[in-house]
Amino acid sequence: MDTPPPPKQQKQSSSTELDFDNLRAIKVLGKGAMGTVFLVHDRVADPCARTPYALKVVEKSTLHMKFEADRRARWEIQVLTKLSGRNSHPFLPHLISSLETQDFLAWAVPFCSGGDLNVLRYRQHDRVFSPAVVRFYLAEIVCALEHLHEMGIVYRDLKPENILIQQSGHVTLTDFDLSRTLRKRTVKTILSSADHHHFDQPANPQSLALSLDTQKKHRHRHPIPHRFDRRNLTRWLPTLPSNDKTGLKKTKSARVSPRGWTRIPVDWWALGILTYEMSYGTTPFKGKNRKETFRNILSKKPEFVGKRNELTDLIERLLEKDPTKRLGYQRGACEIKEHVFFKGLRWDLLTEVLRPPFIPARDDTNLTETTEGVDIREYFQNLKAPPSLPPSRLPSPSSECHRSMSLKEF
Ligand SMILES: Nc1ncnc2c1ncn2[C@@H]1O[C@H](COP(=O)(O)OP(=O)(O)OP(=O)(O)O)[C@@H](O)[C@H]1O
Repeated sequence: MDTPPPPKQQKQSSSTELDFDNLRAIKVLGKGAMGTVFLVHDRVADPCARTPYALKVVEKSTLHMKFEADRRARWEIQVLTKLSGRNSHPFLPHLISSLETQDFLAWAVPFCSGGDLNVLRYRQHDRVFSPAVVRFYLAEIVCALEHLHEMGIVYRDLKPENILIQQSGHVTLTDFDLSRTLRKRTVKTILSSADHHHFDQPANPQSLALSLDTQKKHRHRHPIPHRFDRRNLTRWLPTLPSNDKTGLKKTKSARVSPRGWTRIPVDWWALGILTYEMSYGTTPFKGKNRKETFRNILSKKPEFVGKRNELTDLIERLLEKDPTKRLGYQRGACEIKEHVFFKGLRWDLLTEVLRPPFIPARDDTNLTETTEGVDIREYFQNLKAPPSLPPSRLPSPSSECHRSMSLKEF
């Protein structure tokens, strides 16, 4: 199994030490199933909040599925640690610091002031991005996924809500609690552009649909159908043990991939769904209910409005049902980078693009001490007492983003 044992240390050794008592939360940035993310600064080290950061806080005592959430939180810290230092990447977060108190697990990552790609898409005319904008974001996401895969991590949670926009306008992927590691030999195999047959299997197979080798491995434990077809899928789903459902709970059914939930091609499938959503404003396989959605995932081809072009071809090749035929299966990200949709793109200059499609407006006024802050401990106490909850301060999708189309640089 690839999920590591939880780190034992109370504090991550890092140049930025977090001290819960010194932290001032400026506002709540978002709330997920696992924790709440605050925009914070250190009153002592950074009294003027010049370099605030995002602090994800998980309360230890009130977790449902306590063990599972705790394990996922520690795993996320571990992934972020892995993505720090010399393994950092411009389109991925790194761990600034983490801490554990009796009541909380918390970790700090760089603040992304531009909100997420979903919020940004909703601000667009017709709720879709132009192909040029899709191309820019996809290129950065492909680079981020490529780096994760090279680090031996399969992301498994690619969706617009998990793609944040940095102040510079470049992207950052967030939320690594569903990710998994691959065996070393698999990583080597990827790097040497050979096939992807030997992926690590998780102890709790979170696959919606397990590939044949996984099925063999677990057949004695779960009544997994030998042949994977539509009937088998629907019959098998309710038999998942409760602790195997974490991935499914978090992943909307319309995003689930046909096979190999723990393997790299699942990220390329998710990239196909994301590309479709960014380009058409809707999700390709959504049915009237879960069953129909799963049926669509397994058998329906994505439909396109308008003429076929390089973009629709890319989507079709990423949404190939058979992972072994899917773009990216043979040679990883290189295959996607070589697709005609990206023709002429200067991959080496992506980070140099000074004016990405949308650059968040600076909103410094919110960061001063005069702004009423959020007391983190009080915030969690209020959550336990629903009748006296203060008015919601849930994240304002980021401040105005002004459009400055200049993708000529790459
Ligand atoms: N670095 C960041 N900068 C700005 N906002 C952030 C940052 N990280 C997270 N957020 C905000 O907080 C929200 C929740 O974060 P995240 O998805 O990491 O939490 P989660 O508990 O793992 O959520 P999920 O339910 O998806 O598992 C995000 O959707 C985003 O709006």
